[in-house]
Amino acid sequence: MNGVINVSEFKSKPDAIFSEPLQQVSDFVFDQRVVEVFPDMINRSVPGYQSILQGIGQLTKRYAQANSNLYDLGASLGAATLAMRQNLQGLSGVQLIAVDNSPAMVERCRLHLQGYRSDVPVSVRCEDIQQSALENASVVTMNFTLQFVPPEQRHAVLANIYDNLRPGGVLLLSEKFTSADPAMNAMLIDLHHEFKRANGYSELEISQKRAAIENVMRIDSLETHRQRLEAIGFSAVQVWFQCYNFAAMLAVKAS
Ligand SMILES: Nc1ncnc2c1ncn2[C@@H]1O[C@H](C[S@+](CC[C@H]([NH3+])C(=O)[O-])CC(=O)[O-])[C@@H](O)[C@H]1O
Ligand SMILES: O=C(O)C(=O)Cc1ccccc1
Repeated sequence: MNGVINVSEFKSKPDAIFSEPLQQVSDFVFDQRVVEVFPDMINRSVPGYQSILQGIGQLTKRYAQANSNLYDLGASLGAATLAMRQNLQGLSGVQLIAVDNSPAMVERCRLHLQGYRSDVPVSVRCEDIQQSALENASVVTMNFTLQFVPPEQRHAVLANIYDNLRPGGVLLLSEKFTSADPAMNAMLIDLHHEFKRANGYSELEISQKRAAIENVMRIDSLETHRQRLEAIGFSAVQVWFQCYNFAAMLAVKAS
């Protein structure tokens, strides 16, 4: 397999954003301060992040079609874009489009992408994925992005993806999720917090981060994801990775 870009290769300051007590914790935003620490933050916060990037690369290789577009929606610094791009060598007429609505992320994403050589053209668009015009797509990746879209808008975002996928195309969707069983849900959250503590986050950092994301990151259950994807028309929905309350799914459009 191709060497996968390890996002920890990206330059990053250590994440200390929530390390000091805050009078009031404001809603989490993807601003310049977050950009500077983002690779460290996501590696220490999302269990299996590197494995998921590797899987996105593998699945891109399987589902990418010649003469099609591939999208990375909510690309942040372009880690998944790079994982996809590395697996497109030799496929003719493909184009990658990375989308993010944070100007600070987009600026740093462009810098990162310039740092790696490839024949596959990539463009980075600063826009809201709720407004993105997609066309002729074979692979669409949303690696921990849909969870930041207001719940009532999620169906429309996914239907727009489905409508612009070619037959046989795929959506790669990774999300933090809730479990329907309250005791199991609490346990998965607890295991995730243990993971964060093991990665050096303090109780204060964990609780302040939790407060910061609670209004902006409203998470669905895996059942909700599956039902919505099937209602939209996807013919197969499969979880291919799970660690605690984090999962990666693929949803295929029938060929
Ligand atoms: N409506 C929106 N439109 C466009 N972008 C958005 C929107 N809402 C949020 N974002 C963007 O989605 C990204 C989510 S991070 C993705 C990680 C990346 N995929 C990775 O593989 O490293 C996940 C996380 O931080 O947990 C941020 O860059 C937001 O600016
Ligand atoms: O940090 C957390 O608890 C998360 O759920 C993941 C995350 C990672 C980066 C930004 C926002 C949320």
